[in-house]
Amino acid sequence: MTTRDAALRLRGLTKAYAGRTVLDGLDLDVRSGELLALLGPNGCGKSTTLRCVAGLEVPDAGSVEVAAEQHVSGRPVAMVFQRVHLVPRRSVLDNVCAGGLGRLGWRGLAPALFPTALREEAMGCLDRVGLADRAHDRAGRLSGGQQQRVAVARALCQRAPVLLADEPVSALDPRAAEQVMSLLRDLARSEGLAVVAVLHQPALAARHADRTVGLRDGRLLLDQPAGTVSAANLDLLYAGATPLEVAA
Ligand SMILES: Nc1ncnc2c1ncn2[C@@H]1O[C@H](COP(=O)(O)OP(=O)(O)OP(=O)(O)O)[C@@H](O)[C@H]1O
Repeated sequence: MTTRDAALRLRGLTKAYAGRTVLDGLDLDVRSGELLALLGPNGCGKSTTLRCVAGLEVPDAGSVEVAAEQHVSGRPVAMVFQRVHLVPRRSVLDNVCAGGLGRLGWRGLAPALFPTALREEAMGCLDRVGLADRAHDRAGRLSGGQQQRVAVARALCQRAPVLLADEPVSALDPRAAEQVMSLLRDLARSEGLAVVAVLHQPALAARHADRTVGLRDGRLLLDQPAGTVSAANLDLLYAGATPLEVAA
């Protein structure tokens, strides 16, 4: 990939907390249509990376570039989390509509006033995640896996070209986890999204991602096509005996 293809481009991303370096000059390109799995041991800087990309943290140095800066406010990046943060008493459709409000610049609009066009778009997003038939149920009535798919639909409604998923399947049972990962891969391809998913399950990364990137101590130690990462390399990533060769 040339850097010109990248939908998301990180250069020299550096972040420290209280003098302790968490990200140490991270360079990373993610292209449209690609699902990248970000792996690494606890505390290696995965969430900090996503938070810097989303603008939730300010890096000490380095840059984050996102192609297609078409958003009204903020960086054109959508994010889903392990905890889905839906409003359980509101309908599934209202929760998805909420994803469009920032883009439209209508923060604070009462759900009853969601414009028809936004409702129609939200229905389309729900259809993409296979939950159009649950649009009028309360969000809190859905299973954990279904709620995560609603959170993905809400992210789609933001129309961001980059989707960040921080441990999106850690709270899900194995079948729901497979469904959500399969959904993320399909959306990357069909919608041309650049998707970065933080995972603690290398096997899920191997099955669903296009590329696996391993972080250790805030540095890139592994960058390979998913499915080609050997057990020995994973052992080294998590045990950290020797720096791995960056293969991509
Ligand atoms: N706001 C903060 N203030 C101080 N330290 C922080 C802050 N956010 C993260 N850290 C520290 O930075 C390091 C990296 O945290 P981060 O959450 O990025 O790791 P991670 O790779 O996502 O870990 P995990 O797999 O456990 O979720 C950790 O040592 C963490 O305690």
